[in-house]
Amino acid sequence: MTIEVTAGEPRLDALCVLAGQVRELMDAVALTDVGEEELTAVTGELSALTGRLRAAARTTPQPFEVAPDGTLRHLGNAVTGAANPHALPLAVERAPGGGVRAELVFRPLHEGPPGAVHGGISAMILDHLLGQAVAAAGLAGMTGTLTVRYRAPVPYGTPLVATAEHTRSEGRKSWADGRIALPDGTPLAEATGLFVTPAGWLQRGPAGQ
Ligand SMILES: CCCCCCCCCCCCCCCC(=O)SCCNC(=O)CCNC(=O)[C@H](O)C(C)(C)COP(=O)(O)OP(=O)(O)OC[C@H]1O[C@@H](n2cnc3c(N)ncnc32)[C@H](O)[C@@H]1OP(=O)(O)O
Repeated sequence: MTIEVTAGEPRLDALCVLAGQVRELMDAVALTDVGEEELTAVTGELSALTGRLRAAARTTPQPFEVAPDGTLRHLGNAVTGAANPHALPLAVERAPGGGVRAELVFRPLHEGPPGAVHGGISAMILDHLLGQAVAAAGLAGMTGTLTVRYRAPVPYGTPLVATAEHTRSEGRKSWADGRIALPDGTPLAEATGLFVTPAGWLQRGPAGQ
């Protein structure tokens, strides 16, 4: 597996590859049927590996920062961060007609009700996408409210499309709508959210820059 982050940052590349491997490990744990002895042996090996990583540790994840190429990135983000094993990671891009979009495939690891994705996981994805739609309109903010309508169970193991767009703003408050849908556009979960730009961000930006 290769995940290229930014040319010239080999340690960050290696960290993202490690995070990808841990994602595979998490999937394997969620689905494994090996016997008790093997489970215990693997647990011992993982405990040793965890100790090696903790030999030099920080107290916060990879930061929201300006990358060497001038773009903003957040490799530690729980939804999009390539260096965060918890993240899908979601690759969000500008949608041709405005707003933002991301293609995604949930995994069995994300199961809530039997055979479908946990509603909180869908809400997390929508929260992020709506927030990024607001940010794409130049109005980055923190989620104030998020309302999700679950129209149909969200499947895992199948390609889906998530989209969102900024709808309006009043002062520091901005609203966005979004949805997770089948590739043909059939909506499975729809959301609307209010994002409030903290006063401090107007002076310093969300990365404190
Ligand atoms: C520069 C560009 C770079 C691009 C950059 C890229 C960024 C990349 C995108 C990442 C996208 C991430 C998307 C995930 C985003 C999270 O997951 S954020 C985590 C979840 N949310 C939180 O933790 C928020 C916690 N709450 C807070 O920090 C604060 O309460 C808030 C929301 C910032 C508001 O605090 P505040 O600024 O002190 O608000 P305040 O002055 O009291 O109120 C301002 C207005 O907002 C209203 N309001 C405040 N809170 C609420 C609320 N919860 N509900 C309704 N109304 C509210 C007030 O009523 C008031 O309205 P008006 O009276 O003006 O009409």
